Amino acid sequence: MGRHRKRDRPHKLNRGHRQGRDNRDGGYKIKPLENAMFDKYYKCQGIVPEGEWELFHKTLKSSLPVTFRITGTRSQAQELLKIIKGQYFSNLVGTKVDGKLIEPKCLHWYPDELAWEVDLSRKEIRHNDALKRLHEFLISETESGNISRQEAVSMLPPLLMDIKPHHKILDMCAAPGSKTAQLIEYLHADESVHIPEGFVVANDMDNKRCYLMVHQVKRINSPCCIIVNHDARTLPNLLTSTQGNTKEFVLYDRVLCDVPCSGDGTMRKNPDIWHKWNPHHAMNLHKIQKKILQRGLELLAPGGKLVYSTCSFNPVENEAVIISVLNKCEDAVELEDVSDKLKGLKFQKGISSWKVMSRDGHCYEKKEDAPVSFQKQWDDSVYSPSVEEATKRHLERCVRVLPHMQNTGGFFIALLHKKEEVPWIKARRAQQAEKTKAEVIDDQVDTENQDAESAKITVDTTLPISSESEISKTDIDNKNGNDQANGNTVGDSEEAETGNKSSQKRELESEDNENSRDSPLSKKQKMQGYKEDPFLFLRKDDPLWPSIKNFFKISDGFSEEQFMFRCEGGKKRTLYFVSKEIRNLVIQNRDRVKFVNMGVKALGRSPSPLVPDCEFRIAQEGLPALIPFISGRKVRLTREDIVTVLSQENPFISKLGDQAQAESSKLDPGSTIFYFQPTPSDPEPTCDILFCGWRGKTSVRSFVGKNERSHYLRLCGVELADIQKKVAEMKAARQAEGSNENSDVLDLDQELKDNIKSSNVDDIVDENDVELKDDVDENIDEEKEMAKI
Ligand SMILES: C[S@@+](CC[C@H](N)C(=O)[O-])C[C@H]1O[C@@H](n2cnc3c(N)ncnc32)[C@H](O)[C@@H]1O
Repeated sequence: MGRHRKRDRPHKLNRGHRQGRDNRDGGYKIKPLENAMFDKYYKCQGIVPEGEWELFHKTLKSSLPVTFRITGTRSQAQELLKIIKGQYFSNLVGTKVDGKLIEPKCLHWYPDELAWEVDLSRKEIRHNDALKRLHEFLISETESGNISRQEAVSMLPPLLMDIKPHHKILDMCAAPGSKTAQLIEYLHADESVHIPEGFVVANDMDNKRCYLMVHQVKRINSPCCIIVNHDARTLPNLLTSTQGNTKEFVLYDRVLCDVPCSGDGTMRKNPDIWHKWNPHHAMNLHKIQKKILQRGLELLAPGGKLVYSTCSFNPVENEAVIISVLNKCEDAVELEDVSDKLKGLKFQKGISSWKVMSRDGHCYEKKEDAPVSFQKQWDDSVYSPSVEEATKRHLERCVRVLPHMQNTGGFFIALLHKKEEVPWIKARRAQQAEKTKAEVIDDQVDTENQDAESAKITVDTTLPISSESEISKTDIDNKNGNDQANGNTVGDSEEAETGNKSSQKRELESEDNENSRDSPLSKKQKMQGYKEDPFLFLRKDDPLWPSIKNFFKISDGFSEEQFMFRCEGGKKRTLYFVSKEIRNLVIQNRDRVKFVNMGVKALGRSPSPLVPDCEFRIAQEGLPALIPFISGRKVRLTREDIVTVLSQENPFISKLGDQAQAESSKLDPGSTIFYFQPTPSDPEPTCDILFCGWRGKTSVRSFVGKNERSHYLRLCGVELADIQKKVAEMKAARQAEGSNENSDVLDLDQELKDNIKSSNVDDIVDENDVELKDDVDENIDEEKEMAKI
């Protein structure tokens, strides 16, 4: 049978359609957005205020507006905001599509005017040039990591967490990672702290979704984040070693439990939920949600804060979970009032009384009212608490955002403060202390003649151990032994377990004679599902390092041991950079934790005959982290130089300003760092710009991706799309005239400079110059390159 032609295919719904799909009969049928059970359930809960049901219901059936946050460093974010307002939003003032006013709105509850909403649909984008331009801008800036397109309500949890650069943060159910990205951004928000000592551990149980998160997190280029793959209910305690080489379990300052839920608050973007929703889902989710929250509280440090959130309206998934776990915590944990942290946000306070509903639509207020079969099936904690309990635990401090309040999705948030250790951990700790006391007495007898060194390693028995993921003292002692063997391998393999090494690893050893001892892993320690090549850390005496260190003049204070690499064909092709704390975590936990990803690409091997001394070039992703340690290979550019370098492929060094020419001429060919800092005589943009590139014999070039290049040019007041359009026009005109291309390039270049001086955006360069190769093999015969120009 031939393939369906496009017009024969069933009608495909796009996001803008407000109807569900049903293909049970072979073709798609449009199903109305209705669910009588949903209506019945929520009408009787008292969640939607009197007289607002119709509006609530109507809003749930409409599509969501586009919302986004401006990210990046504070100064760059402010500069981008200026551009968005000045060049994109101002063009939209008074724009109407199909009679609807398209007006960007600032989300007032988000700080510094950095979050916005635009009511855009595909149709509207297609029919309006200003909207199309805005849409393209949003895509480009999202790709380069300077804008995060994120649902408005999804921005709330990290906002409540008051993140500081030293915080250890755990995101328990993190994929696809929009909140993780926000948490990492906040960790790096203080520009005066170069590499935060805090970190983010982002976990998700779904391995495939972990990889979605890798993409999200990569855009932020943080060396302070690891992605792990576990069931949050039994998330392992992570070990860390202190300066005295004592092993401790990590307790987090901040925990985010954005738990799996029925998602009925997301019906606006997931219309299928209209047809799938039934009250029974919440009953099963309730059990999982309680366990995740409980584990989150175990892993939270006393004094720390935890946000519990769902995109569901359902009290069974929200207040019922909170009060049940709070009751279990006795007075160790309390709900915090967040109203002063969300000024400008409209929301409903948490409720203290609700009904539960069976699949057939019967409602029950108390356990005793429900049939015995349900009593057995449902946790007792799904029912409303007593008035006294609800008052004592301040359930009204929970926050529920309804879609019609400010044109968003639905959401629930609770901020919990852990005042002291939770009672069941206290009890376990007391038990363990007793046990350890007895063991110590036994050990003293057994180990009198042992090396005093081993006595240095202690176990802090004051720390919580989950019943499900309990680690014994013996495990930790074995771990200490493994570390001393110092395989420094992340991940695992059958070979590592049996002591046989893969051929790749053997090659690796023969190449640099290092990382030769993989950690011996027991069957128990083997991490199922870990398919990646292991990451390895560079060693202190790695023969690669002196050439890199000397070439870039990297300070002695920098530790090469913070670089990771993978066994790519037995060669170290790419070095990834991680913070000291992440390295520590990876090394201490490599046998017990499924690590999915960590580190930013910092150096790539790319040998060139022009650069005999160093085979590596610096990568854009890792540059912000490494720059304070580097004193060589830097060229300071003016704004005008930036435009020249980013809009032309290989401009001659002679095209740069005097200072850049002088600094470039002092350098031999090779990987180079270009930077801009505003000065009184060159004040715009008002933020620093930093990118990597290449200094050739007589020319320079940038090595940044297309979207990032657009971003930096934009900060300099130049739109790449405008340049490209102009170039296309010029080229067409030149072809029509049959003129000499080479001589034109020089004239065009002068024109470009003149245009920049007069702040005219209509800059012109040759199209060949505009095309950048992102990942050029630097075996460039430069003379050939120059001949092209
Ligand atoms: C609401 S989504 C999280 C959204 C995410 N926080 C964000 O902002 O992009 C819930 C996530 O929990 C994950 N999940 C479900 N059960 C889990 C469990 N037991 N442990 C850890 N993650 C789980 C799902 O794979 C899903 O990615």
